[in-house]
This record gives sequence, structure tokens and C-alpha cells, in this order.
Amino acid sequence: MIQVENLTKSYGRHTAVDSISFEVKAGDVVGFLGPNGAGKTSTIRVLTGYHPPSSGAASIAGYDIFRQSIEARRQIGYMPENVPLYREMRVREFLKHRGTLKGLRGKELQKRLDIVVEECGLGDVRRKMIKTLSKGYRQRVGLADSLVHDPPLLILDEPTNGLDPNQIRSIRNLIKNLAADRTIFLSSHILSEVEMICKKVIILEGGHIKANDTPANLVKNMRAAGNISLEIQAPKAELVEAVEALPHIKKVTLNHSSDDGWQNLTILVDSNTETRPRLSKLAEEKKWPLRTLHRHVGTLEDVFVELTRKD
Ligand SMILES: Nc1ncnc2c1ncn2[C@@H]1O[C@H](COP(=O)(O)OP(=O)(O)OP(=O)(O)O)[C@@H](O)[C@H]1O
Repeated sequence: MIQVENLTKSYGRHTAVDSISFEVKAGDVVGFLGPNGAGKTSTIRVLTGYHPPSSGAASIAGYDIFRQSIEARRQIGYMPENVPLYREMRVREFLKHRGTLKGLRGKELQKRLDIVVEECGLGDVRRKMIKTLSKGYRQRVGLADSLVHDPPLLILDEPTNGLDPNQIRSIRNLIKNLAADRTIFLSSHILSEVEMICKKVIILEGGHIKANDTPANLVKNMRAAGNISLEIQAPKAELVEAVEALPHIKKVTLNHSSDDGWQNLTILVDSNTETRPRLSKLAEEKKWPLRTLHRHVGTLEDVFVELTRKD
């Protein structure tokens, strides 16, 4: 559905997107992540035909975004970061206006309006002026606008930006429902949300792609995967020495030591190694009582920080 090859976008001397390539297959829900200034919006603006690329190529459903720009844009429903809405218009009137601009007429237009009003939960506010709506509802109007011509691809730039947790949840559910029969490409800073909605994620940093995989694979393969918490009653120095001597141990940190001999440790191990059986065997052999032996499962946020932090 989206094919990007060696795409570069520069503003004067500044290269915002540096020769990136990726593919989004039909039906995929892909999260496009990166810190501020990574080049997400620049990429999205090129894909949606708002900016020409400096070099490279991109196509939407097989249509070149430059040479077949109108056909390519017909395939896209785009919701920008700050949805431009006519505040003085009523919701349905606005959507009708947008549908007309996108070439819909007559019965087809009425039918699509009914569908998007229903799909986006706008039934109760369809006659209200846009300026009287909460930000969450305005976001729904933006989503309905992007859907009115029934595009197979939705490109959403920070769809939940500035919303409160309840509004975020409702927009998230809406997007999940829309994903049932559409390809979705969305940028977001809310990683837990991306983990919930997206089957794949692309992480951009400094205009380069740092990762492109499923959230599960990214978490599994991250370097810091597998921190272990250990609470055990043992002599401090002997314990640390014995744990450090085990294979695949990268770092042992003693967090807390209580008067009655309980030691609280965090143990960093090589990713994809299982060290807990060795630790429990050590406790058994030494007859040290064991209270906690817990492996932390990484999150997409851990992956994001690992791939994009500068320090
Ligand atoms: N119109 C423009 N003219 C000049 N520089 C720009 C322009 N738009 C973006 N940039 C620069 O390009 C880089 C990438 O910006 P972009 O908005 O694409 O990043 P982003 O990943 O979308 O960031 P954010 O998460 O803050 O929206 C930044 O350094 C930004 O300052």
C-alpha cells in the first residue's frame, strides 16, 4: 500500500529525512515513531503530497506520489497533527463540504456522510457548531473528514495529541475499529497506545530508520531485555560474587540490604538468555532463602529509549 524508496527531504541545507526506505502492506496497522524533530511529519507530508521529496520515490497503492499525485491522494485519508476545521460550520455541514471537495455528489455523498457520522460517533453532535465541540469531538470530526471519500489508507499524524485520557481511549477504540478494513499509518508519541493498536512499528531518529519490526520482536531483541529482580537472604559479598560468576551476567546492582540479611539485587543479563534457573539452583545449593526471582519484560518504551536516546 505504501512503498518508499531512498526518500530524502531537505529544507535548505537541513536534511530532515535521509534516504529512508520502507513498505507498508495492505491491511497493516503501522506506528511511525520518533522523538521530536525525527522527520515523521516531513515524511507524512511527502507521502500525502503536501511537500515534494528532495530525492527518492514513493508510491501509494501503486500510484507514484509525484507523477500520479491525484490518484495517489485519492487512496489516502489524511488527518494532520492540527486538524484544520471551519469553526463556524456545523459538523454535518462541514463534512458535506469536505465530501463535495473530494468529488462526492448526490446520494453517494449522503450515504458516505451517514456512514462516517455513525463510524466516528458524531450522531449526537452532527448539528452542532464545530467551535462548541470538545477537543476529543473535534478530533473525531477530523477523522470523519479523512474517511469521507472511503480511502483504503488512513494516515494519522499524532491523532491523540492534546486529548485527555478518556478522549484518548475513545479515539484509540475508534482507530482500532477502523483498522478492521483499512491500512493505517499513524505517528504517535504515546507508545503504550502504539503497542495496543499497531502490528508493526517503524522508529525514526535524526531522519534515519532505526527499527522496523513488530513490537514483540523489537522488545525481544532489545539489548536491555531481561533485567532480573532478586530478593534473597544471603551474605552480601558472597552473594554478589557468586551471581557475577554465573554465565550471561552483565551487571549486578545491590539495591538494598536489610539488617536481617535480605539482599535486593537487580541483575542485567544478556538478552535472550534465561538465567533464572541458575539463580534458583544457586539459592538451593547454598541454602539461601529466596523471596523474589522476577524477570522484567521490556516494553516498546524501553526499545524507543534505547534506540533514540542521545546520552
Ligand atoms: N518547513 C520546514 N522548514 C524548515 N525546516 C523544517 C520544516 N519542517 C520541519 N523542519 C525541520 O525538519 C526536522 C524534522 O521535522 P519534522 O516536523 O518532520 O519532525 P517530527 O518527527 O514530525 O517532529 P514532531 O514529533 O516534533 O512533530 C526538524 O529539525 C524540523 O525543525
